[in-house]
Amino acid sequence: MPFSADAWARNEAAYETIRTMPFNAELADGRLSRERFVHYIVQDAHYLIGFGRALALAAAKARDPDRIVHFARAAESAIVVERSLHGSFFEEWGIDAKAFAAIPVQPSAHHYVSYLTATAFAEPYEVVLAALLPCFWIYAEVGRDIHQRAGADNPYRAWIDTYAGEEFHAAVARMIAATDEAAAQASPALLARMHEAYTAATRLEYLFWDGAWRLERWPV
Ligand SMILES: Cc1ncc(CO)c(N)n1
Repeated sequence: MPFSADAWARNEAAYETIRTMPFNAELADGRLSRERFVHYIVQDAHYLIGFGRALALAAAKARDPDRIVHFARAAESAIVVERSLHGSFFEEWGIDAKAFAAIPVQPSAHHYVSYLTATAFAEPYEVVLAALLPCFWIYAEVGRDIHQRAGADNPYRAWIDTYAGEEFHAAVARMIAATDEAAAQASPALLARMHEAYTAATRLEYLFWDGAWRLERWPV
C-alpha cells in the first residue's frame, strides 16, 4: 500500500473529527461568527509564512531537480496565492498590516508553525514531506466536503472555493505523489518516523481549528 493510503487510513478517525467539528459545521452553513473567522484567518496568515518556509526547506532537501522546482513553487503559492485570499478578507474588515502584526500568534498556531519549521530544519526530506502532507490533504477534503453543503450566499465563499478548487486539488495530488515517491525508498525505521510526523501534523490541524473556535489566547 502506498504511504499516503496507509497514513490516511490510520488517521481517518481524526479526519472525521476535524470534518465534523463545530468550526467546520458552522463554516459550511454560514453561521460561523465573524469574530471566529477573523481569529482563524489572522492566525492562518501567520501560519502560512511558516508553512511556506517549511516548503522552501523541502525544496532545498530534494534531490531531484523537478522536486526542487515543485516545492519552490509550492512555497511561492503558499505565501503569494493564499495571501491574496487572506488579504481580501483583511481588506473587507479593515485589518491593515500594522493591525495584523500586532495580533500575536496564538498557542495552537505557534505550536503548529514551530513543529513544521523544526521538522523542516532538523528532519530528513521524507519526514518533512510526511509532516507537510496533512496540511494539504485535510484542507482539500474539508474544502470539498464544505463546498457540497454550503449555500451560494455563504459569507466565507472565497475560502470554500479556494480549498475546494481544482488548483488546490492539483497541488494536493502532486504532494501525495512526492510523498509516496519518497516513502518508496524509505527504510522501515524512516517510514515509522514518516507516520509519526503525519499523525502529529493531523493533530495540529485539529488544534488549529479548535483554537479558532475557542478564540484561543495566551493565558499570560
Ligand atoms: C492551518 C492550515 N493548514 C493547512 C492549510 C492549507 O494550506 C492552511 N491554509 N492552514
